[in-house]
Amino acid sequence: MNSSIVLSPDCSKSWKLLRSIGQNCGFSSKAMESNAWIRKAKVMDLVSHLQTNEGKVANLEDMMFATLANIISTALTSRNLFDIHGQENNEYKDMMALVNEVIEKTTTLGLVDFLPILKGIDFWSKKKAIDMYQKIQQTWGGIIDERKSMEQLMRNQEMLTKVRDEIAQAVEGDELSETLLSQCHYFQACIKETLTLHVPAPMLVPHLALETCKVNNYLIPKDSMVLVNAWAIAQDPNYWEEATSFKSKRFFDSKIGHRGTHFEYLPFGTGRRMCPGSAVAFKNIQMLVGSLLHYFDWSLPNGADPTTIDTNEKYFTTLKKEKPLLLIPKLRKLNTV
Ligand code: HEM
Repeated sequence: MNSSIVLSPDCSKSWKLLRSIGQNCGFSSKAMESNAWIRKAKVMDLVSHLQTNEGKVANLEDMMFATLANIISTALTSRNLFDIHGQENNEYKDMMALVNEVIEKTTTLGLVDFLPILKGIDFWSKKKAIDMYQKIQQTWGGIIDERKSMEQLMRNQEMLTKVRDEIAQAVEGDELSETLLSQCHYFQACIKETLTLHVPAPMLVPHLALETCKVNNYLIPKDSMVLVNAWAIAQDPNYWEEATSFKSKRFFDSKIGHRGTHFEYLPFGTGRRMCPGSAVAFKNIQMLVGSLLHYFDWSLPNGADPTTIDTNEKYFTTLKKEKPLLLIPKLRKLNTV
């Protein structure tokens, strides 16, 4: 446990060390800048795969997951975790199944977490998965939001057109880049609104009370597990007007960002244990969704109406769509890849 950032229960020396290594190697502005080519290359791998498979049904859930995993594994080890062009191979399918299983087993809360007295009879094979988990845990948060952003935009064609026009205006015949996308304020507001309405980790990551303390007159005993319901906060009408409607406007001219300083907006948590990868994650979402919208037109299998997309979600630590988002790509005529 002590060799994993997320699973480290307290802010121990090894946690501090891992966080500062992460900060220097992946999360600082300098590191993010020097990894920009990786984000672009991996997204373009996906674009070229979709181009080759134009007109065929694409499972965006898997493809976005694989692309994000490749961005991170290339930054860490100079190697891809998935062969994006080999999705029919057993190796690809096995890796996808393994990764999903490990995430589920290591992050879902079990009976033992609520009744520590049962610790001795924990049948829950957490430990087996932990080594693998350490390698891949950093990818899980990101997959949810890219897909949700795509879904949200597919369901609202007016918004989709606005986003595309904004991107086209910023790009103006140039190559799509992170710098140009960061000037697209409407697009960014849509991403933030997606993160609000579909908080990817609705209860954040379980925290541990290191000391007995009082919060709003509630006594929190030392060693209690503390769960923060970020999902409920994001839907609270005391903080958000028309809280459950998709209103990207609320983020125009708003100072609310992903640094954890606005407690009504906590997709990346807050405080010492907040997500150190929030800025990287935001860039990943921007590049991935921006490219998919810029280079392709999308339709649903059998010509179905986009407003009929099944939006149900299921929860196991992260919020996932109940059914995968299946879309058919068609290369847009005005653009070259
Ligand atoms: C949309 C994408 C992402 C979301 C929504 C997200 C969200 C979160 C949340 C809610 C936490 C727990 C914060 C808390 O409990 O207060 C967390 C922790 C963490 N995240 Fe992310 N994350 C994302 C992407 C990433 C990426 C891309 C990386 C790394 C490249 C990353 C690395 C981490 C790490 C290492 C921690 C543990 C920090 C600690 O315990 O000290 N995350 N993330």
